Amino acid sequence: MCSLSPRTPAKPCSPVHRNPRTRRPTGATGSSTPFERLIEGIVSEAAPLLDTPCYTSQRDDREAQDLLSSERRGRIRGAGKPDASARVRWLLAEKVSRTLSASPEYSEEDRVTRISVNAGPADALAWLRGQRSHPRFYWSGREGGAENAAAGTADLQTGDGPEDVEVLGKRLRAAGDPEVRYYGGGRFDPARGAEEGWEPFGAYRFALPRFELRVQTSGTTLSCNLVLPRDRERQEEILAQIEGMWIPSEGDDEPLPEPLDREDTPDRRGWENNVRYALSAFSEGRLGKVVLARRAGLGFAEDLDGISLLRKLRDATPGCFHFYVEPVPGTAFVGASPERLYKREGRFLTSEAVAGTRPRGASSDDDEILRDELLGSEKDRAEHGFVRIGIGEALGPLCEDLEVEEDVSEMKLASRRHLVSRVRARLREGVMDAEVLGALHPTPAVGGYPNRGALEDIRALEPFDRGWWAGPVGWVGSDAAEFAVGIRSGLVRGAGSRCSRGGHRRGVQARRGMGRDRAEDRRLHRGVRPWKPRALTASGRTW
Ligand SMILES: C=C(O[C@H]1C=CC=C(C(=O)O)[C@@H]1O)C(=O)O
Repeated sequence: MCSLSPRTPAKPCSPVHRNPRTRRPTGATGSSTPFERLIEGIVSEAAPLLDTPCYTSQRDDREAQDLLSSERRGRIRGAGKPDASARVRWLLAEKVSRTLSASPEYSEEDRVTRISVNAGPADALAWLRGQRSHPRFYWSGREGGAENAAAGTADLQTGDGPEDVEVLGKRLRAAGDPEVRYYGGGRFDPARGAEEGWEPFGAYRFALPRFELRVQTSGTTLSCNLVLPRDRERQEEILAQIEGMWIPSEGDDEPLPEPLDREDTPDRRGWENNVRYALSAFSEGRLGKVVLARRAGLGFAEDLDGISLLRKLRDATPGCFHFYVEPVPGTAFVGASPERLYKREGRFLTSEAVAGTRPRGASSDDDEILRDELLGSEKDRAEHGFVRIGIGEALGPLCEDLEVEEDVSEMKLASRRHLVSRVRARLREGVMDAEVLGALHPTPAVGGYPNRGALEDIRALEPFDRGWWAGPVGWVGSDAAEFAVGIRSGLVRGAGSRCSRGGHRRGVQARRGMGRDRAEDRRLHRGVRPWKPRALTASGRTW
């Protein structure tokens, strides 16, 4: 495969394989100028030597499109008539083929190169649905910034803990392109064995996607990440993927199946036993806070499509991080989290303590009452206080100056509200994302305080694997990174005919030495406490 441009002397491309069905070039229609005759000559001369179509410069994408071998055209949706994104594909293919052809055959170190083209109007989730290579990943920030849809693997970094993210730092710095990102995350508890369903996610897993669609108000770009010279040998495969790529300008809002039934783990009795155990840990002074979780399962009559679920979740939860991680077909971790674990821009870090919850009110008066109730709640402020302390202790050693807001404010979401305190810091020279992840996660917002004791109790009390629920999920670049806490989320295993859903978490906290919230205990014991599904775990019935 090679790329030709009017300025490049024609050189026969080395045939990759004899392809009898390559269409012969259609002569340039009525080319009259010497320049066009030159181009026509190049295209017609080179094409018969080629087993696969040649990519020409953008001046000639019409001829290039005609060179598209028939069997490939069939793979482009709307076969037989190049869709509106044909030019985008050809421009990307032309750049990629030129880069691959120009890459040296050998190099001491593999180097990441990102190639991007403007993609015109595109629907990120519909594009993602059309991708056949995995993992498939989606990420959008909380402030309604760019939507990032990513598919395929240019490079994969897995590991048993956040320290394995370290390798990415070196690779990203060598790439020298701030737009290059590895997407991924990790388990809530890497030390706990993964239960079926969570195995494909691994403990920590970050992928440099082969293809990325980044949709933002300033425009949409379609990118292809290459690892050179390693990807030279994948030229045919990569270009075929580009040629078969569909870039839809709008998405469909498919209805979701209604859940048929629900199964909770632990059941109510098991939950209340766990709460009693936690309350005794508070009384003994062993713990200040522990966030206990419960998994609920939903049965559906048909597969639950994770991308359709994400689209609805995203539209219903403004002000949240939205993510989708599908390492293998049919198994996806989907969520809408309000909580930032951290964002890094250069050495500047922002994080936040989020804890304490109340619903939104049905009327503006009710809403005001609930807001005041939350802001005035001693219990919620104490619970929130442990998160502030935990984050401060975790970041202190890594930062030159660390500022944790003294006061709390309201984080108002579509269906609930939380107490939040913002954290700002400047990382010490040389502190990498791996250290920040290792220090911050899990915060007491999803684990407890002290951290180690809370984790031990969670391992002992919870009869299920949290997997990536409440783990870090996000992306790492050379100059920046951002991770959400993977709550308000679920594991969708659409492969089976039934899915289960779940994920209750009830932060149970009594202020050590400050007495317990008697009403809270009574409500718990009377079992009247509303079960607020805060996360969604959907998986095959096999659980
Ligand atoms: C762990 C969860 O919420 C966290 C985030 C906001 C408020 C929280 C709370 O009220 O305890 C938790 O810290 C969850 O909803 O599953």
